[in-house]
Amino acid sequence: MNVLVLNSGSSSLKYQLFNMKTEDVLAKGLVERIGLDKSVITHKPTGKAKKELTQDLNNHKEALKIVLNLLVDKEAGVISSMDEINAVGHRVVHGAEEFSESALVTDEVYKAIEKCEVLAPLHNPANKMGISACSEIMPNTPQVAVFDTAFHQTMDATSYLYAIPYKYYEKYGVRRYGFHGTSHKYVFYKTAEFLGKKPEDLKVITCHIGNGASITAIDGGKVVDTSMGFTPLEGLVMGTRCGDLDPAILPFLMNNEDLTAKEMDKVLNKESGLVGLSGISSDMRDILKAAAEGDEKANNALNVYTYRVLKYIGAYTAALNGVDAVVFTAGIGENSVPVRKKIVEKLGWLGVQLDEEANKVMGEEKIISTTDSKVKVLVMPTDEEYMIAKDTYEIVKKHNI
Ligand SMILES: Nc1ncnc2c1ncn2[C@@H]1O[C@H](COP(=O)(O)OP(=O)(O)O)[C@@H](O)[C@H]1O
Ligand SMILES: CC(=O)OP(=O)(O)O
Ligand SMILES: [Mg+2]
Repeated sequence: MNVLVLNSGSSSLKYQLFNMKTEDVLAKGLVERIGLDKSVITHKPTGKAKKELTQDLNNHKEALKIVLNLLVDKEAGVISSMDEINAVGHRVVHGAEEFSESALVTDEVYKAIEKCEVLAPLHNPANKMGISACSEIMPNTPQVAVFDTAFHQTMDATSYLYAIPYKYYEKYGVRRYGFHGTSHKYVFYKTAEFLGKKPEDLKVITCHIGNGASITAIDGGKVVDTSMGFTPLEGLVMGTRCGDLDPAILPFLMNNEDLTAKEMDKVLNKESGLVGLSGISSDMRDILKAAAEGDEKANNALNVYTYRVLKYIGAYTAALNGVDAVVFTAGIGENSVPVRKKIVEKLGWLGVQLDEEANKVMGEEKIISTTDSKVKVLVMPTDEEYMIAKDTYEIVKKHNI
């Protein structure tokens, strides 16, 4: 059975086509800058040459049409017709309290995803558009929604309640939900497998640091706490997002700068984080380069970024009452040697020592702490698309479709 996985971001569409019998990847790719001029499409069919295209794409539906055409293309294609796609799995960022596991997309499920749109305005509309585009293009192909929030539904009220009037939780569902759950879950179980330990005996802190970033404390497969909150804005410093701040800053700035709620939201989501602090870029590679060249603002951005991760590791070690492993994943976590070094060097109090040689790894699973470290530190590449494909396959089989 072939499963197409779609990971629709606010301006991008990542995809992979899996043969789930063999778990082989037939093709994968990425469409960037959707809605801006000159979208870039990078298509990588397994065993064939990579194909790059530049084209104006207004929305995810247009992006998806290009992707589907590439999959059946005479040269760059890997299947001969759309009938060879047996199911589609979608990353859906916000599932609120409605979904603690993945779900077959029905009219009801679609409506529930629509209801969550207000809680994740940067992500859910794109996810929804991906689903409706597939319904139009492949009306008879089953679709499954896999939620970023699902794994975090194992969290207790102690961690998910905010100390604001309880009526807002009851009325609007204002609480911590947490995101990147598919990645945190995958990395936790992979770490247990890699260390040869039973998952139920493991306490792990997973650091998913990419363009969006979150950190999760997991005890035996149950989420104890996670840094993202009601929306994917809370917690760590990100490429363009501020993460934690004093909530009183919002009314202060709105009054003094004459900003509407929407404008304020844009500042915090799109103009803050690394790009806001440095004035240079949201990309960690640019920040590292500028900091190495002596740019003070870039250096500050780097310090604020790594310090925030360190603080959360400290807090989550307490929340877990001890930790067995700290794991780095996603774009920066998997690839940035200097960022990991800056964080792990400050974990001596945890009985951790960095193995500088091992830390040179990029994009591979590896222990980067010395053998005598009390707590293990690892790099573990994430694979959200594989997790989505697996859930999709199992749900479609369960429903006998
Ligand atoms: N070698 C590297 N060194 C530092 N940062 C890197 C490196 N490679 C990728 N990144 C960072 O990873 C980020 C993308 O991570 P990714 O997990 O793909 O993010 P997202 O899924 O949120 O778009 C980029 O913004 C870039 O800053
Ligand atoms: C939830 C979230 O922030 O996702 P991403 O990192 O893909 O932006
Ligand atoms: Mg991501």
